[in-house]
Amino acid sequence: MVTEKLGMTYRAPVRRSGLWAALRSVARREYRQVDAVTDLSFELAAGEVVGFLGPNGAGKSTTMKMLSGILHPTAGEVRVLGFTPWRRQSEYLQQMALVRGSQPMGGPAELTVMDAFRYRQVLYDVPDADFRANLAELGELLDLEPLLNRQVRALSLGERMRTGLASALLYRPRVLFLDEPSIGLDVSAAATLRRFVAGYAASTGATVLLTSHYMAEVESLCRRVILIDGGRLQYDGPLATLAGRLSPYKRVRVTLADGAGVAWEEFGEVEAIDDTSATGPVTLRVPRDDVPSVTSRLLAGLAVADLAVEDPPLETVMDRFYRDGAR
Ligand SMILES: Nc1ncnc2c1ncn2[C@@H]1O[C@H](COP(=O)(O)OP(=O)(O)OP(=O)(O)O)[C@@H](O)[C@H]1O
Repeated sequence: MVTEKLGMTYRAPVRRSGLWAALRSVARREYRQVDAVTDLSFELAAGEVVGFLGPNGAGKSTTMKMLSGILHPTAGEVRVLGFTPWRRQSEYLQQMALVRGSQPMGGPAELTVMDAFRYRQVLYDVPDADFRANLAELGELLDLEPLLNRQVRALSLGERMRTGLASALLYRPRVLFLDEPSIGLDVSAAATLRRFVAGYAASTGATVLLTSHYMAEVESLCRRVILIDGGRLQYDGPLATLAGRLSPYKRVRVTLADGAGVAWEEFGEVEAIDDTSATGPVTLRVPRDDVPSVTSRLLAGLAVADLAVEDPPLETVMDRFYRDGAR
């Protein structure tokens, strides 16, 4: 999967409030341009499971739609499995799936789950033997048996997500776009989904691009992440080094052999302190560039029993990044 300088500019009608303005806008339409995605280039190898991160409005869904062929890019190139997605060739559509947590199960809601699966089978031209084998496997993994004869409209959100995933995977796509798959799911349903996605990718060698606001989900599934903000690429690399790249601070955790009344503020901002023990541990927030000098002052001036330098937790770093942007 390759994108090269991919871009999407929406042309959105401007609607002003008030009756007169509304009438005037019918006669003379005004538009504004929204640059949702700009110059986005990345490559995914077959079999990779990659997290696609960014704050609200960063352009994640727009990119997913371009990759899955729902939207025609306004700039750049995109190729998935050798296909140009927006041409929507059936050979491509039969090998990829887009699963959106907000719209987990497509198709007519009056159908039973089994009929909806059958409908999908016909749509995607899945041979009967494959359909049965895939359904048996998915059914076991996602506990579908009790749901098969229920009407789609009568399913709970978690049930709709499970059946939606199954329906998207019945034809064993080689590329899977998961857009916020666990939104609204309870903790145990979200864990099932995670286990399932990891298992599916491992057993089929499928390529997975996953957007999620749940860092635990990304951490459990993805070794690599792509981060965008304002439609532009901010980071593409190992998840393990993301926190280090984004945060200008490190955490220095100190435990003393003995000591009391240390003026910790002289070393850094105190993030956590154990009030019950004079020897700590104490966690300091120290600007990245100051870490060498601060640690040598700590070691020279205090009876240090243990000292650890680490990046702040990803959750905290992402929260700050999403609030403050790429500054
Ligand atoms: N159909 C549209 N017409 C005009 N602007 C749009 C349209 N769809 C999205 N946008 C705008 O494009 C930008 C990117 O939106 P997109 O939905 O891709 O972001 P996102 O990263 O998926 O956000 P979220 O995490 O909130 O789902 C936003 O500014 C959004 O308002």
